[in-house]
Amino acid sequence: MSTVIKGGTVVTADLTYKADVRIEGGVIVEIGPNLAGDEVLDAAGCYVMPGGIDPHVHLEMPFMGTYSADDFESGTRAGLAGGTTMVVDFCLPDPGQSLLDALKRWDNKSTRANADYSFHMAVTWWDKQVFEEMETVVREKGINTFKHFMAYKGALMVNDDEMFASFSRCAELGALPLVHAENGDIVASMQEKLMAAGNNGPEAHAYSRPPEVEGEATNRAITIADMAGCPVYIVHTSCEQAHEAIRRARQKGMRVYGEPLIQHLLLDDSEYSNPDWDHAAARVMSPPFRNKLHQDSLWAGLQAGSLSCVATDHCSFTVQQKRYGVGDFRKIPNGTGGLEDRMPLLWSYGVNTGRLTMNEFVAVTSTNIAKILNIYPKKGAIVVGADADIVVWDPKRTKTISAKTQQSPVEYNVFEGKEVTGLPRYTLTRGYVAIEETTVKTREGHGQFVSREPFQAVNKALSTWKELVAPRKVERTGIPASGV
Ligand SMILES: NC(=O)NCCC(=O)O
Ligand SMILES: [Zn+2]
Repeated sequence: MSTVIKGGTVVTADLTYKADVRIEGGVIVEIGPNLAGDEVLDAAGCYVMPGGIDPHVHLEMPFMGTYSADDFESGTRAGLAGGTTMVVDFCLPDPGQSLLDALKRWDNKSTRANADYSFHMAVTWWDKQVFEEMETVVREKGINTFKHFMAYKGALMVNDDEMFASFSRCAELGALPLVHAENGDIVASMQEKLMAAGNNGPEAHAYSRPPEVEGEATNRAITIADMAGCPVYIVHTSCEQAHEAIRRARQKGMRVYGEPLIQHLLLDDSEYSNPDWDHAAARVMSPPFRNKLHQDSLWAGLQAGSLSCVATDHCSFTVQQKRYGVGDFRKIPNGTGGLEDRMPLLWSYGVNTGRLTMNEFVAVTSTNIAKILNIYPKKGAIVVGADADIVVWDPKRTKTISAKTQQSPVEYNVFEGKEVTGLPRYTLTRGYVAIEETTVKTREGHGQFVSREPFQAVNKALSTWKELVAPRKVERTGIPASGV
C-alpha cells in the first residue's frame, strides 16, 4: 500500500520545487513528477512540508502542586491538528529521585501518544548518582539533552556549581544542556517584596521577573557552557536582553541556540493588566510576556538566524487550577498552551506578513530543531528515507482560534479570537493521515519514542579546541633564586 501526495509544491528549509511525494511503510520512498499510488492525497495549491517539531512541551507534568492539563493523547492530537508531528517533553525527576526511575513514569505516560515524541531529561538535583545515570540516559535511553532550571527556587532550581558539573558531564557524553534562564534568587526576593506590599495579583508575576533577570541568567548559562566546553540551548527566550547575550555568544563562535515561543512573539505584557483575574492568570507563565520592543527583537532573531526554533513550552492549566493562586500570584501554576496554534500563527504573522520566508518557516518550526536534536533527516526533512511526518499546508484555509473548537480540554485559549490564514489540509504521522482538514482521525498509541544518538561532531570539536588552547605551564630553564 502506498500513498501519494500529488500536485503540491515541496517546501523545505532550503528548497522550493514542484513534486509529488510517495510514501510506503511510513517512510518517504520517492519524490518526483507524476507518481502513482494506492491512496492519493490532493495537494494542489498546497505546500508539502516536513511536519512541525515542537522542541519544548510539558504534558501531564507534575508542577506547582498539580499536573498540567494536557496529557500525551490530547497534547499530540492538538499538535497534529496544527501540523506538528513530533513533540519533545520533559522527564522531570523529583529531587533525590533516580533519573531512570523518573523515566519509567514518563514511558508509561507516553503510551497514549498519537504522534512521535522524545524526552529531555531534567537535572533537578546533583550528586554522584545523577552523574553516573546521565551516562545510561545518553548511551542506553536515547536521550541527548538535559534541562536545567535557574528559576523556581526551592523546587526545580539548580545552582551554578551544579550546572557547571552537569554541563561538564554533558560535554563528556556528547549531550546538549538546555536552560530555563531566569535568576531564581532575585525572582524569589522580588516576589516576597511584592507580596509584602500587597501586590498579590497576576500582574505581580510579571513585575517579579523583568527582562534584566532573564538577560543576566542567560549570560551566566552561556558562560558556564563556555567554561564546561559544551553547546547550550536556551529555552523560551523572551526578551532582547537574553537575545543579545545569545547573539554576542554566537558572534564569538559559540554554539548557543535560542528558542522564542509563539506566545512571546505575539502576546504582550498588557495581558496582565486585564481587569479580569482569570484572563490575566491564564497568561501567567515564565518568563512572562514582554512589550512590543522585545517582540520585535525576537522576530529579528528568527530572520537573522540568531534565534533558531519556535516552540510553545505547551503547559496548560484549567481555570480552576490557575485559581490556586487567588490572593498569592506565586501559587498560580506557570504555563500556557499553544501546540495546536504554533504553526498556523507563525505562518499567518510570519510568512503572510513577509517577516519570514516559507523556507525560514520550515527551518524554525522543524528542520533546525531536528538538527539540534540529532534526528535529521529522519525528522525535519522531505527526502527519500525520511519518516513521512508531513504537513500538506493549505495557505488559503482560514479559521478563528477559539477554545470551543480546540483539541485541548482547557476552557480557554490565550490566542482566542485571532484569525489565521494557512492551516493543514492533511497532517501525516509516519504516513498515517491523522488530520484531514477539520476531521481528526488520530490513532491513540500510534506515536513512538524517537531515540537520539549523542552528538559527536560539536562536542568533539569543542573538546579538541579546548584541549588545544588549555592553559599550560611554561617550562623555563635558569629560574633565578627566590628573592625571599
Ligand atoms: N514556562 C512555564 O511557565 N511553565 C512550564 C515550566 C517551565 O518550563 O518553566
Ligand atoms: Zn521553563
